[in-house]
Amino acid sequence: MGGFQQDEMTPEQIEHEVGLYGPFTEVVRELVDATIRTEVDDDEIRAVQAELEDIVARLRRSQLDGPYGVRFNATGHGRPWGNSVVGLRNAIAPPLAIERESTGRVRCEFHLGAAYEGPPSLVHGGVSALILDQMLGEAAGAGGRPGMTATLTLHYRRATPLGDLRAEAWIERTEGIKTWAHGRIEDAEGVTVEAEGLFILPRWARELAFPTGDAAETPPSYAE
Ligand SMILES: CCCCCCCC(=O)SCCNC(=O)CCNC(=O)[C@H](O)C(C)(C)COP(=O)(O)OP(=O)(O)OC[C@H]1O[C@@H](n2cnc3c(N)ncnc32)[C@H](O)[C@@H]1OP(=O)(O)O
Repeated sequence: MGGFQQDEMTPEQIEHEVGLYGPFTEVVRELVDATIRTEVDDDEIRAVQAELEDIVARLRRSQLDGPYGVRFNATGHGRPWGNSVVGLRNAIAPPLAIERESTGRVRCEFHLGAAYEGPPSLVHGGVSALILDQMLGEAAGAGGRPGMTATLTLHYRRATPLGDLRAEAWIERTEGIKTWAHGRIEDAEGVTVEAEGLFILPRWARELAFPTGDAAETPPSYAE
């Protein structure tokens, strides 16, 4: 459970799980959206609830003790499948399919539906922060300087509509264990939210990455 965990998954096994859990989780995302928007009658709601309780009980018969964590195999291929923004197995995640460049520039196109609403028909500000936290963190990781979010500042320029959106992030500068990243969310009309954040390689990871204490080296990335 939890944490970073190496396993022996082969590329074929990973492909199998992607094919199995990807569509499975997508149906649960559909369920969340359908739950918010359904207008079926009371009896139908009660009947569906009973079926869902049975389904939850079936899934609970065999479970992890805790969260999924981040798993990786011998090739270093990371599987953050429980992640709340990109997680393949997390129905709460939109999920974002992020394109990464080794320069640290990352981008993605995504869709936010009814489950992410704050003000009517608009994206919740905390959801925008969630997405930009991940995007800036991905930029730091893609550039070879992964870290935990130490600060995150959001500038909400104008309201973000639910629907089709894009996001990008990049590294502004690095200094030893610290990476400053910037990013933004855009709709068809342009920028809605901008963010800047500081990402710091935590002490426990520094001790693994720099046994000699020399933070001028490039630490290994745990990003996918
Ligand atoms: C690819 C995956 C993408 C993932 C994206 C998602 C990112 C996340 O959501 S991470 C979760 C949210 N963030 C957290 O929970 C972080 C919680 N905080 C921590 O873990 C630690 O406080 C952490 C890692 C930020 C710093 O801890 P630690 O490394 O022990 O700090 P410490 O050794 O005291 O300080 C190191 C340096 O950082 C500075 N620093 C530490 N914390 C901060 C801070 N919050 N703000 C500014 N500077 C800070 C210190 O001043 C020090 O600077 P200097 O070396 O110049 O004197």
